[in-house]
Amino acid sequence: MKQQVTLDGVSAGHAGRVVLSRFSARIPASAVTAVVGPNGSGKSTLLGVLAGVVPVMAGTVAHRTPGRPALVAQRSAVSDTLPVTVRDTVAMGRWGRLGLFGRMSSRDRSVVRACMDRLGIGDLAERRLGELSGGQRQRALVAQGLAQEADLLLLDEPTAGLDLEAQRRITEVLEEVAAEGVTVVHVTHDPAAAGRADHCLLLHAGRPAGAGSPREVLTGEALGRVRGLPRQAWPPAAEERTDARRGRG
Ligand SMILES: Nc1ncnc2c1ncn2[C@@H]1O[C@H](COP(=O)(O)OP(=O)(O)OP(=O)(O)O)[C@@H](O)[C@H]1O
Repeated sequence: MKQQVTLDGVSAGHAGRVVLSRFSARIPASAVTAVVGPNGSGKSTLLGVLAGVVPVMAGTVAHRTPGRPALVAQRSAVSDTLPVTVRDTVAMGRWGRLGLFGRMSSRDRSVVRACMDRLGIGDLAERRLGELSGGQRQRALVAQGLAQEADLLLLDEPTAGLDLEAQRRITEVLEEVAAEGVTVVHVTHDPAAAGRADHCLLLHAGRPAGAGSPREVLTGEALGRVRGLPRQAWPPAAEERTDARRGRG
């Protein structure tokens, strides 16, 4: 399997404090990778390193393709009080391609429309972001990430706090775009979402504690070593979903 990103001996953190220490990992191309681990284990920091927004203090991060990754952060960089609509928010995903004085082309507009439709928020296009529910806003942010048409799509807990229908839609969209060739990496605390991924990366205290298929990684033994993850809840859910997915394919 091709690797989209290869991290070798990476140390990285915030304000001079090391969070990831001598961290090596592979992110498979055109696949969904779930990053799991307890609070504070460095999952968001890893996404920041992959996105290029958290500086690397040592080691190397090699990307297979050039171009800026798309990062869907936990909270919007767009203030809820700004009078921007859902369409504006998703259109911001095109800004990196337009340049400073670029105007939206008809293709840009159709990408924005398609991304809203994909997340089921086409009918909310003219609504202000601040008027939406948390789940609707989250869909808009995922749509903004998709609108960037990046080779690497990074999402920090994209389904946290959403109802089951919204979780299902986002999870399916991530699987679809991976099938279309995009490399997807998402941080999750949801056993079902982790179990559906193609690849799983388990973090513990800024180090990789497991990497491979969810079935290989989310074992009772591995989770027992990683405090903060409930040993009972994870492995059966992961195995069931993995089986279900294999059955589908
Ligand atoms: N912007 C920041 N400035 C300083 N320290 C930070 C910053 N972001 C994260 N940290 C610290 O880095 C460590 C790892 O945080 P990180 O957010 O990467 O963990 P996480 O695994 O994503 O946690 P969670 O599951 O709670 O989201 C924590 O100790 C945190 O306090």
